[in-house]
Amino acid sequence: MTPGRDRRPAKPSRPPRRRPESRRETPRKPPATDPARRAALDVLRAVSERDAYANLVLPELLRTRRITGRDAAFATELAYGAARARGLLDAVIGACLERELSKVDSTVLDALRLGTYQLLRTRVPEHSAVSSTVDLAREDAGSHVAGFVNAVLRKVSEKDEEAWLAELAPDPADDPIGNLALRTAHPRWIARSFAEALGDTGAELEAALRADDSRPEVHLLARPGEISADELAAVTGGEVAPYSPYGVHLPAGSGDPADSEPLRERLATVQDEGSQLAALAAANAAVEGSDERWLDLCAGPGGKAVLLGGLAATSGARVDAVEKAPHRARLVTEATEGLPVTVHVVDGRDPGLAEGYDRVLVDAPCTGLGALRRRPEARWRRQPSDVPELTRLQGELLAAAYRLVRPGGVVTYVVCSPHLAETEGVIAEAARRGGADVLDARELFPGVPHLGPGPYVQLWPHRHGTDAMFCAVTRKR
Ligand SMILES: C[S@@+](CC[C@H](N)C(=O)[O-])C[C@H]1O[C@@H](n2cnc3c(N)ncnc32)[C@H](O)[C@@H]1O
Repeated sequence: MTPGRDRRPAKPSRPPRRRPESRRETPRKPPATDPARRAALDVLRAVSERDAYANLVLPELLRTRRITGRDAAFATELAYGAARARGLLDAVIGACLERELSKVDSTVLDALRLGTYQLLRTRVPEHSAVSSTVDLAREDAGSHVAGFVNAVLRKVSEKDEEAWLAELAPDPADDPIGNLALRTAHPRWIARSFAEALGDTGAELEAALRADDSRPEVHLLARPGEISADELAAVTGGEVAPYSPYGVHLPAGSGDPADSEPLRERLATVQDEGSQLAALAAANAAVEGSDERWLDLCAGPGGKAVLLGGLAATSGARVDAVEKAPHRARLVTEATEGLPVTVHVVDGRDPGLAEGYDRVLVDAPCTGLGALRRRPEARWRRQPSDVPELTRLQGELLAAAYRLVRPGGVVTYVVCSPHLAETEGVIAEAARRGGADVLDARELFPGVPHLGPGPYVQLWPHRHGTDAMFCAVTRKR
């Protein structure tokens, strides 16, 4: 028996199908009323219908509809919150249906998610959450869905989030990962991958999963040779970062950093402190002999290339920046203008560059599980089946790096993911094949606490306030 069914009256039995004539072919004109909920639902629709990124769609939509202030904050809370919590919302909605969730029209389902999110995770009064959602669903899918949406949300509202979790989550004694996965609204495979990387299925795993729902602070990079972190902090009202000598943390609610003068004047860029630390490790690892030819093998959009280029400029080195995607390569060119960086739009697995590099950074394409804070819907879009393809590509890029580096030179491998298959699994094998020794990367993260037993470094949002970057440093024999 599905948990909880016994205590509720009959379920809404017939998830309605959308009538073809109700489909809108022209862009929807936003109604005058309740712009925040309308915007939030439109973001959820864009994510479901065209694989859009919520954090790109919402700001554009707020701007074009001139939604500001409290309405903008409410729309953001609803759109990002419902996108993040989708798995939990679907479990609760599913428990209120007699049919499979997959049989519910996707427009109606997104409206139900929005309504359920308000009921479980906001202080919106029940009647307002239900009636506003019914109105939106009617507007998008036709008036025939109103009764169904109303009935499902009434059932959802019979319990609060804790009560639903008590009913739906697996017993933590039998399945601690499954329990935490549902509680923190993460797919189980992601929760498991965090547990494996942390070696914990209890309090620390919970802290790591919960950190994915926190809004990340904005970190700035003071471009080397342009401005110091102290000066940048003074100008922006931020704080000097705890670990990166080039980092500044902006206070919450500082507005769009792109509007600030240091960014407009190209003295600084936005860059997570973890990315800064990884790039600094790549630049500072000790090489034997000359130190003039540097290679950034996966450079787009150019965040680390800016830091490497700035450091290379002060030490007389030059950087070759490789990027396969032309539009991302253009971003690298723009970002590194004036620095000793040459951009090559080629495949890093066979870039056609002369061998003999002193340093190579492989900041490889990855699942991005280390940056889930930044992309609300990402955890539900990524699939475990993405991992083998990515690990193959990561291995091939590393094989190229070991062909291109000279004996005594260093290869630094970075991914924004804690998934062991993409981190230790890839680098251990690639370094062995490439004839390289693994160095203790922790020495290249001075002052950073909680780095574990080494030799690799895994940063975490809940420990370090950074993205969950992984960094391995190796030297070719
Ligand atoms: C994690 S991102 C790099 C981020 C970058 N280092 C930065 O700090 O801004 C990985 C990049 O590798 C690029 N890429 C993917 N496959 C590649 C390949 N075969 N050769 C070169 N670049 C590739 C992607 O387009 C993407 O821009």
